[in-house]
This record gives sequence, structure tokens and C-alpha cells, in this order.
Amino acid sequence: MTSQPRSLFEKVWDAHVVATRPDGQALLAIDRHFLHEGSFHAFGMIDHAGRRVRRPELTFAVADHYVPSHSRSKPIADPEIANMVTMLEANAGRHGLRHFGLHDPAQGIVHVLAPEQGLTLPGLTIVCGDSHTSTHGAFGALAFGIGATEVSHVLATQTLWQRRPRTMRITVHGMLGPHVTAKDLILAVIAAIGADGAAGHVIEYAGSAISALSMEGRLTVCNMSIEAGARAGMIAPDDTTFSWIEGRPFAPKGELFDRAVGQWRILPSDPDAGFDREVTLDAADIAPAVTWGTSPETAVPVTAGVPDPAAEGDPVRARQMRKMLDYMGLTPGTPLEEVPIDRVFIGSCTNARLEDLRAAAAVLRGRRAVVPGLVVPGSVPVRRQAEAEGLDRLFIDAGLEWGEPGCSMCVGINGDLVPAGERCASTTNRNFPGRQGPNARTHLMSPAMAAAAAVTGRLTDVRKLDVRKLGAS
Ligand SMILES: CC(C)[C@H](C(=O)O)[C@@H](O)C(=O)O
Ligand code: SF4
Repeated sequence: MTSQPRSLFEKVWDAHVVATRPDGQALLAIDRHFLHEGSFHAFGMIDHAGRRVRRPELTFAVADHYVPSHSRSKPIADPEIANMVTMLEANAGRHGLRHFGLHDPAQGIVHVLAPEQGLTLPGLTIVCGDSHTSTHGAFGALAFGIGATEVSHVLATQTLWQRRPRTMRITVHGMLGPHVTAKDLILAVIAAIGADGAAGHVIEYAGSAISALSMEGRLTVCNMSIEAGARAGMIAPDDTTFSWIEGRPFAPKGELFDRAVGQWRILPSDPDAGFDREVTLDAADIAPAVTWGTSPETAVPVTAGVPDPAAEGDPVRARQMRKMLDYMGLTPGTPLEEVPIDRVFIGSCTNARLEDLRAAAAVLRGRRAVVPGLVVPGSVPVRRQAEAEGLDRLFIDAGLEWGEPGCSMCVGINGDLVPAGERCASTTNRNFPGRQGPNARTHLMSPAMAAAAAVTGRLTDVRKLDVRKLGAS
């Protein structure tokens, strides 16, 4: 008997459908539910209904959005911020959930922590009340962000109603050039298909440029799927995935691990699997990128100039461009490499893993930053390992601040804001007006590119600096 070829997404989806409604919605079993401080609303809903968390052992609470990036030895000064952190702890405590709090040795940004702890595994369904939950798809999991009402539904039932998304495969052939990273790849994808180019779809990233990526790089790519409007992003699990998972605290051990790998090897899309849409890119066409506007789709090679709305045929688009240039304080035609910056931020669930910090540190070694900057590792384990390798010294000697793990200046809700009017070279994922602070201007780029900008004080093509790779230890 031959069965219908299926994609990675279809295999994971089919394995989790518990029931289907006449309107086509499916009830999915949820394998992992992650929570951050924003979950207080959903806890309020289940408490109000007198319900308990249905599967506390599959539910994990992580303090990340509101935690301070400076000293953690003193209590959080701002009572409202402190309250967000303690509310999560109280809700997790009341429902018997594993809580990764402010002083936990595994604490970090939920999308950095969960893979690191072995909570994120291939073939699982993973949800969190956070749009960047797409990150976990890097392991071949079906992972997506949900709203507060859905969070309360998952808390109470460990299931979720979903409409089946369409599928899209983005294949990136070839190999990325020197200093061209996963961040540049995903920025190029978003620039190619647009900020809503994948709306209603789950993306599968495929091709030699994707399989050559480390797990860190794959996490960066899947993280920003949401910035292309996708429901989720996925990458087929392979030996890179399996060896990354092996030995992690929550990962299966010994014979159970071998059995799990056997199951995971069946997950990749069958050769003839169909997709609703196919997009193809050539890695050789991808350059170190920066965004010039207030959407990630405005990513261009750093060697380009600020685009001119007068040259844009579509009047609606031209008007949007003018508005963005006005907010960003940029003049059409200016070479991007002449745009001065005021500060840098290296961090976030997009780019705060070890590989990211190593790439930034390699650029900063033996150099001084000419603008202020903050480096915030994605988790305590990343911070510890970076310190063991002396990366913190390279950052501090270059004049940058070395912070404690959390979301920090990616969104600024812990108080780490880019001052109004300032231009920030940032390794984050969103650049809409006010994202890093009222009237702050954000240019998205890779860690190496942000470090290069710190050294010159302007947007800079990292390929023009003499950078030698750091040793692994
Ligand atoms: C605060 C949170 C709900 C939000 C998200 O959903 O992504 C944040 O993490 C972000 O990146 O904007
Ligand atoms: S680091 Fe930024 S993008 Fe990621 S979860 Fe935190 S606020 Fe959202």
C-alpha cells in the first residue's frame, strides 16, 4: 500500500488532531505550553472559571520580558515591573508549574531557554502567548504564538482549536558567503516575499543553505517567520538537530533518546510532498543586510543606498516609503554605509545565542566601540558559557555593557529603552515606530553587523573589516 506523500507540517499536524469540527477547525493536542509574564490575563480567566491547569507537567513558566538586565542582587525598583515578575511566580506556584524565575540558573528568554533545556523537540506541538514562538520550529516542531483566550484554553484543556494553515516551502539553494548569516538570510526572505507574504501559511525552509545552518542559525530563521506573516516556520530535523538535543536536561535519555531519534527521522517531508506555494532563493545573492524603514521587509544589502520614493511606481507604496523615511530621518540616495548610528543592541530571541555573541565578539576583539551599546545574552547558560570563553571581556573592553538575560531593549518593557530620536543598530526582529522606545529608530541586522556599526559609528559592511574567527574556547 502506498500512502499519500506528506510534508513535515502535515505529519506533525495529522499526529495531533483530536477532533474536527464541521467548520473545518481541528482540535489539536498540545505537547508543550510555555508562559511568560504576559500570561497573567489567561490565569485570571481560568481562575475566574474555577479551573485548574490540565497538564502542569507540560506547562513551563519563564520570566523574560520584565526582568532587569542590570543588577539582580537588589529588588526590582519599579513596582509595576516587579509585580509582573512576581505574578508569574505566584500563578506558576499556585498551579504547580515549573517556573524559571529571575534567579533560576536556567533563566532566559523563553525561546532561547526551551531549546536549550531540551523542552523543544522535533514533532511536537508547542504554543506560547508570544508571536515569536515560531522560533521552536527550527527543530521540526509545529510551534506558534497564541492569544490570551487561547492561552487560557490550553491551560484548562491542553488542546487548541485551529484552522489548518496552508503550506509554503522556501528553498534556499547554494551556500552563504563569508559574514553572511542566518539573519541576513531571513531578512532577504522577508524582503523578497513581504511582511505579509506568508500570511495564513506554515513555512518549511529547505535547501542546502538551510541544512548547512547550525541550530542557532535555524532558530534565527524560524524566529522571524512571523515577520513574514507566517503562522509558523519549520525546518526538517537532521543529525545537526539530534546532536544538539542529546544530553539536554529535559531531552529523552539513553535508549529513549535512540528510540526518539528513530521517530524523528520519519518527520522530514516526503520527496513528492506538495506545498500550496513554493519560493526559491539563491544563497549567493544574499549580502549582509540592514533595514532602512519601519518594517523588516525594508531589508536591503548594506552596500545599497536609501531608496527613493520618487522612483516607486506604486503611489501607495511611495507614500508608505516617505512616511518611513520621515520617521527614520533618512534622505533618499544616501549610501547606507554613511548613516551614523547612536547606539547598538545585541540581544533578543533572534540573536542572543552563543554563536551570535561569538560573531559579535570576533568583530569587537581589539577594537573600541565609538557609540554606547548593550549586549544581553539570551539565557544564563549562554551568559556563563560566553564568560567562560572570555566574550564578556571583549565586549566590556570594547566599551559595551554586558547585561543579564532577558528581552531587554528588544521591546523595552523592562525599562531598557532607546532614547527618542536615537538610531539603534539592533539584532532584534521588529523595527516598527516606537518598538525600542518612543521615537526610537531601529535598524535590524546580524550580530556581526551590529558590532561593525559599533566600531565605526555608522552602518557598516562587516566584510570590509579585518575579522578573524574566535577559537571555540
Ligand atoms: C509581549 C509579547 C506578547 C510580544 C509578542 O507576542 O511577540 C513580544 O514578545 C514581542 O516580541 O513583541
Ligand atoms: S526577545 Fe523580543 S521578540 Fe523575543 S520574546 Fe522577547 S520581546 Fe519578543
